Amino acid sequence: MQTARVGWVVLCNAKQLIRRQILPTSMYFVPAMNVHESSRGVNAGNTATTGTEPVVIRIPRYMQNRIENVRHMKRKNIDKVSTTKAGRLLIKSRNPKFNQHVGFTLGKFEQPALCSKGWKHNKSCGDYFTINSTQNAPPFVFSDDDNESTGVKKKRTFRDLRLCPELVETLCSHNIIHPTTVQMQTIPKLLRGHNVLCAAETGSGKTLTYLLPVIHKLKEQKLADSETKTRAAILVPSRELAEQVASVARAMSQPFGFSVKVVGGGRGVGNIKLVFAGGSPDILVATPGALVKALRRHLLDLNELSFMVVDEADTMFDPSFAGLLEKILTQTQVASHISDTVGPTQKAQLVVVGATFPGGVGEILSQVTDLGSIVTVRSQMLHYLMPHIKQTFLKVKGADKLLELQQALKEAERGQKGVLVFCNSASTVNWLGYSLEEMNVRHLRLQGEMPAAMREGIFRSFQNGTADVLICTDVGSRGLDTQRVKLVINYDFPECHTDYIHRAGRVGRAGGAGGGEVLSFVTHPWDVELVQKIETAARRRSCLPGMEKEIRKPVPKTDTEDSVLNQP
Ligand SMILES: Nc1ncnc2c1ncn2[C@@H]1O[C@H](COP(=O)(O)OP(=O)(O)OP(=O)(O)O)[C@@H](O)[C@H]1O
Repeated sequence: MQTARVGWVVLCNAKQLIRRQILPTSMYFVPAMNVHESSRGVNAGNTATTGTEPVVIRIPRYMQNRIENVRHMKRKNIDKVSTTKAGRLLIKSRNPKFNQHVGFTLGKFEQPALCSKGWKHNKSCGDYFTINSTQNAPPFVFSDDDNESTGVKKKRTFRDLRLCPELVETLCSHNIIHPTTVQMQTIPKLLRGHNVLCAAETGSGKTLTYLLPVIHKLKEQKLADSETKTRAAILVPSRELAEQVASVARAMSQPFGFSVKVVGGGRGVGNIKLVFAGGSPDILVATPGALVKALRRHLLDLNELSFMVVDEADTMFDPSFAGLLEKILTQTQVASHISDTVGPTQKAQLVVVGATFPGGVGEILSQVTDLGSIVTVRSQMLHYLMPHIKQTFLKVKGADKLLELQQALKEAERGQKGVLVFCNSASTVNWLGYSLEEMNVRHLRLQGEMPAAMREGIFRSFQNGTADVLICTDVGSRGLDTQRVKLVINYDFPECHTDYIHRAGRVGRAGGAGGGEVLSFVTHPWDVELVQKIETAARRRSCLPGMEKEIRKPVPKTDTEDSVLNQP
């Protein structure tokens, strides 16, 4: 410790002397020695100033090299070199001067030097950088360290959450023993009867977070009242996700024999009627369009619900779905207090779940319940880049993307990984599909413009391993559980942060075998702007900018005629 401090003093002195041009370089470059020798050198130097002998300051070799590096790089400011420390790299770039060490912390007001700074220029094509994974396990898995920090001795289990024993056993049979952090925080609140807005990282187990309390409470209600009616409605944005949530609900509610049904759009009203023909299911998983059709035909009464769940909130509150969602929620009797969720005049508990939140959530929710009644659960790493996922950004010409993709797929094939390739439009998915066909790459395609009958079962086939490559639009980025995917390729760079977070979240999910990789092709100037924001967030270790973490209260209507008229 002592010697290190002395070494630092020596370096500072040397820097000052160099700056003031008092010390010629030949005098401070002394042959190799260790730090102890250097401290002796300082003393020698101090005593020497009294005589006529030249001042000699001895400096260890690693410090000499560092100063020499600085001179070579022709940096104006010697203090900027701190990122060149040895050790593991957080950011590795083609040009080593942009590498950033894991232990390096950027000052609050310091601007990071970005590798992607010049990427709007054509000459930057071929440049790349990687944000390395810095941990093996996802941050949302409840670790022993977390237990220590909260003073709890042993790792928690689902039994500790006071879920009924049948549910705990079913979870155990699926090898799900310990709750994730979001499950730990949210399940008790839902069991108590709160309306909850839950915002947590992609892949952190949000589906079980709401399904377990729903099933637990339905079991209790069915014991008290055996009438057959739909008690829980779960809204999701796509048919694939509806099927996925329904299959988890069926598996979890198997000991209680609950019926779980799906209504999805695109199959005609006849199909929706058929779902309700055999009686109301206990749990209904629906897409908003199909549910509105069912409501118009009085196939379902939302007033009877005990639970209304809105999953993938950022898509559901997006303008494309918001109108439908508003219609559904205004027909639901949502509880405004815990006491409303029990008794003969029971109202529905509202659960809103998502990995990202759009601004409009508050506006819609304020129409159906008191915003103050909603408890918000927000995970610590929300909107951060996931530290267990390796993320590479490659600046590439549009014309070269196909070749780069082919190369990446070849490498993935060797590792027998599932690969998701994201495009921004249905036409690119089709075009890319034909191109890969010509290259004899076995793949599946999924995009929103496909007829429902054609779309049916594609994701299931991918999950079953029919092909290792799935080319898709953002239909595939929301909520789909892709345990077998180890590589996500952004063939087209996503148009916003939210899409980037959801796409990257298809790898490194809870219950999976560790991390995964994301490879993004960066082509357009607008892609570069988003990459620069991502790179800055990675270098600062901060969350991505401009994403909602709270429900924004609706802006009160001010200066209305009423308020003017009501003035004394
Ligand atoms: N406590 C747990 N322990 C182990 N695995 C779990 C646990 N909870 C959930 N999982 C598994 O984690 C995976 C991801 O869960 P889920 O799809 O619910 O994540 P999510 O948070 O809804 O993701 P997204 O944001 O993409 O919708 C699933 O395969 C699920 O079975």
